[in-house]
Amino acid sequence: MRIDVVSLFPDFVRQSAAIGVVGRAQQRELLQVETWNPRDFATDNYRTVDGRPFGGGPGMVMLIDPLRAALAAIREAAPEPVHVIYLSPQGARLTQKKVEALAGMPRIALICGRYEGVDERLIEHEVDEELSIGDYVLSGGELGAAVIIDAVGRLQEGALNDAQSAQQDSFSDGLLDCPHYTRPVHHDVWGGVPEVLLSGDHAAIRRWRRKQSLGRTWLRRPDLLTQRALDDESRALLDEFRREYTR
Ligand SMILES: Nc1nonc1C(=O)NCc1ccc(Cl)cc1
Repeated sequence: MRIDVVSLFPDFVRQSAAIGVVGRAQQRELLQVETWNPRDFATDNYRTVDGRPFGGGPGMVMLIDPLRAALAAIREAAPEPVHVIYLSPQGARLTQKKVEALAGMPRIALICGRYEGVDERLIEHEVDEELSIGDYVLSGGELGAAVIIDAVGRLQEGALNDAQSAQQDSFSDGLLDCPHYTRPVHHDVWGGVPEVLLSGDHAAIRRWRRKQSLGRTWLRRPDLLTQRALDDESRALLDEFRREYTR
């Protein structure tokens, strides 16, 4: 999969995509991340990328043409069609379901805005969808781009090792993850570890972990439970958790 990013801070995007799982996915050529700086597509001597807002008001707005020229160069750089995404708080909330859809595309382009915004005509005519990583205001779209690159990059076939894909599965089945423990068995300040994890009874351990995921989701994110049907075994485990919890 190829991801092209339009940003005034290409180093930030490139460096964040060069580490860890995503960096390794790039080395394995499972993923290609390219960055494009709109300033390189500005045609005036001052390499202008922003303009005063019509209607007045504080701040600046990103100009259409440098962004449009960068997108044209992106389309030209490879034959596959490009799905163009603009990162902003005005976008639809990013979910794992959306990440999985993006991860199956051959190419996406991520436009990172700065200043007060981007000329709406660029969004209207060049952007396929606007996405937000959350209801808070950042200084630019780059952190949103880094989030999408990471979430999409780790889903590329061969990017994750067994442990990482197990962790991915526990989240992407729509439930919160269960608690995890490691040595010491008994911590002198914070006590012991749930007995079942020391029992070697792998069926019981699996059951306990599933019950904890269901219980935690019910306690912390009940909204996630309404979005998915539970099979009979999960329903029974959650009922057990709830009975024990309210005791
Ligand atoms: N929340 C978010 N999810 O994705 N992006 C954001 C965000 O706050 N961007 C800030 C931003 C976006 C565009 C421009 Cl022009 C300026 C600043």
